[in-house]
Amino acid sequence: MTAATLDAVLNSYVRGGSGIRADIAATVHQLALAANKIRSTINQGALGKAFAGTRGTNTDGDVQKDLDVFADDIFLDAVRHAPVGLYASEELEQPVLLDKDASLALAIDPLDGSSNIDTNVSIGTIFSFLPATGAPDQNPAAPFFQTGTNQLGAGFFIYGPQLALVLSLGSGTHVFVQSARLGTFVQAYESRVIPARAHEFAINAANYRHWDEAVRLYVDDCMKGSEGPRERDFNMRWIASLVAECYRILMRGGVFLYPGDQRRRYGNGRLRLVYEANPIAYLIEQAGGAATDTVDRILEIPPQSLHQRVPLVFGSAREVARIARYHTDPSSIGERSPLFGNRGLFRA
Ligand SMILES: O=P(O)(O)OC[C@H]1O[C@](O)(COP(=O)(O)O)[C@@H](O)[C@@H]1O
Ligand SMILES: [Mg+2]
Ligand SMILES: [Mg+2]
Repeated sequence: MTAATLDAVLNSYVRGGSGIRADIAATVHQLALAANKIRSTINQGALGKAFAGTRGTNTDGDVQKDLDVFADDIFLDAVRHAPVGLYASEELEQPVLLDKDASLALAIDPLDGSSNIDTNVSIGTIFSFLPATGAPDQNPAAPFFQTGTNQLGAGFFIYGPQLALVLSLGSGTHVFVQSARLGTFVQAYESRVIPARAHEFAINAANYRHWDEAVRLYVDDCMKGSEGPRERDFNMRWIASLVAECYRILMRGGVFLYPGDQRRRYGNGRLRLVYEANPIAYLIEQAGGAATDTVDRILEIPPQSLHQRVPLVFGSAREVARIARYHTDPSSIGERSPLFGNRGLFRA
């Protein structure tokens, strides 16, 4: 049996009366073409142009790499050929109005994991579809202030050993891989299910001293492994590439944390709500996982500004719930062995 191509799957959704909109299917098609162009540039590495050179800073104060700007140009050009009314990007201060009558808004992180460009580690592109509500010509930012629950779909491309597309249009989280033989994306996993129990956690442990007490206690307990209150060993991972961490968690479970911390400007962590946390949370929930700002569900947080940051925890549902309890009521999670002090924690 041959696996289905991306276009065949999208067409079957639209024709099959699944409620998937034709404008979204057409846009995913254009995004996939653009991702292939980005992939070609990345493949050339330092031999090509538009690679790891730096520009200035973006709206959030991050260093902007040539590839960030190049990717933004490619995706903006791609959606000019798609039925998208509004385009909001990490790299642009304000959304671009493309068509005031189109009913689709796209939020995008054109190049995620930019700090890894010159290290040959997987990077990606994250995107979110929202209804273009209101009067886009008068207030183009308004549609992007909807909560993540209103997303019509979300996904990311990962430029890794494989070029893959992780996509959800509201009924599961699907994975497509670019086939060199067929020259198109082909479905690799019809639907991912994240195991509820985690054996791996991902966090930038260099920030340990800046975290709040709850995050430190959680990580301490994981680090104690089978000799601590969790009574089992954990692996630690940190790729510093959100798409790569998310892909791993979709494949084998685990949990990711980028909490707020005490560093200047890091009170809400590093990741952006509209075009990073919301689409990732959508994909994770559609795969049976959970995503919070350490306590509250990401998808229910009303955005106050386009580029706002949010603490982000996501992955295996039981582990995400446990992390929330470390924040809200550590004593509610059971008695801790006297060996580990007086705060009580059951085995999860
Ligand atoms: O370098 P840090 O602080 O560990 O942060 C890594 C995080 O920053 C990011 O690179 C932010 O995304 P951008 O590269 O799009 O700004 C994430 O991919 C990653 O999870
Ligand atoms: Mg990013
Ligand atoms: Mg980026």
